[in-house]
Amino acid sequence: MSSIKIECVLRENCRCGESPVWEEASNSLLFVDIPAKKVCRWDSLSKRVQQVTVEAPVSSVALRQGGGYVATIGTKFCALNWEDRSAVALATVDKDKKNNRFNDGKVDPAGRYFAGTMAEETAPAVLERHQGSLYSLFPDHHVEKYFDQVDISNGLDWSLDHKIFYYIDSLSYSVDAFDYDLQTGKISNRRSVYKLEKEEQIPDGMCIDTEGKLWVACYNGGRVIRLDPETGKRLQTVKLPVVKTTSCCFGGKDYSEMYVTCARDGTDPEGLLQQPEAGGIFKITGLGVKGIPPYPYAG
Ligand SMILES: O=C(O)[C@H](O)[C@@H](O)[C@H](O)[C@H](O)CO
Ligand SMILES: [Zn+2]
Repeated sequence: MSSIKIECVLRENCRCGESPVWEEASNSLLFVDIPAKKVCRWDSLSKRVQQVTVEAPVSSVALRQGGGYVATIGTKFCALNWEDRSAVALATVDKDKKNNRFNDGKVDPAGRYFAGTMAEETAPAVLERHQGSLYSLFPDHHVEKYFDQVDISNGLDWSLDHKIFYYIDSLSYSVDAFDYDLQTGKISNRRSVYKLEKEEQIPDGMCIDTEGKLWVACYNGGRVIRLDPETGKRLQTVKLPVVKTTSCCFGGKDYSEMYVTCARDGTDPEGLLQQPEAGGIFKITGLGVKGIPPYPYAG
C-alpha cells in the first residue's frame, strides 16, 4: 500500500490558479492565475517562481514544440516568449462576444491546442449561460470550432490510444467522452462517462494517468477524484486542505507526482482563516500511479 502525502509546495495566493503543466526540461511546473493575468513557472529544484504578466485574463498555458509556450489570453490563442515576456496573438475567437474569455486548454497528441470559452463570471460559477464554445488551434494557426452552447468549458484530455477525447462542461456536472479522430482532429458521438455526486460539487480540470483512468479536480469539493471512464465508477477520492481545487496534472520524477491548483477568490474571510493555503500549489505523492508527459503545440 502506498501512503499518500499532500503538501503545499508553494503558497502563491492565486486568485484562481489553473492549468498546471509539467515542463520536464526545466524541472518546473507552469500554471496560470486567471484573473491576476499571470503565467507562472515554479522551479521544483530552486523553489523559485518566475512570472509573466499579460494584458488579459490568462486561462491556460501549454508547451510549444520549438521552445517557448502558448497560452489562451482573453479570447486569443497566443505564443508566449518567456525570455522577452511577450505574447503574440496567433488567432482570436468569439469576436462577437465581448464578455467572453477562454477557459481551460490542453494540447492533443497531434499538437493541436484545444481550448474552450465561457462568459466572464460575476462570481464563481455565476455567469450568463450557454455563451461558450470549444475550439482548437491547428499547427498551421487556423482555428476549428467544435460546438457552442457551453457554460464553463473546462477539463480535457485524450485516451492513451488517442481514440477518445474527454471533456468537461462544468455546469453539466458530467465528464463526457467523444470518439476522437487523431488524423483530422474531429470529434463525434458525445456521451457521459461520469456524473458527479452532490458532495463532489463542480467538475473542473482533468488529466489522465498511465492506466487510462481520469483524475478530476472538484471545484468547491476540495478533492481530486479518480474515475474509470469504461465502467463509469469512481475509484478513489483524495481530499485536499483547500476547497476550491481547480485542476491537476502529473509531474516530477517519471510523472509520479500529482500537482493541484486551486483558487482563493470566492472564499470569505472565515474560510481563508481555515484554509490559509488557498490559492497555493499542492503536490500529492504516494498515489502509486503515474501520468504522461504533456504534448507540445506543434505550430
Ligand atoms: O477554474 C476555472 O476553470 C474557472 O475559470 C473558474 O472560474 C471555476 O472553474 C468556476 O468558477 C467553477 O466552475
Ligand atoms: Zn478550470
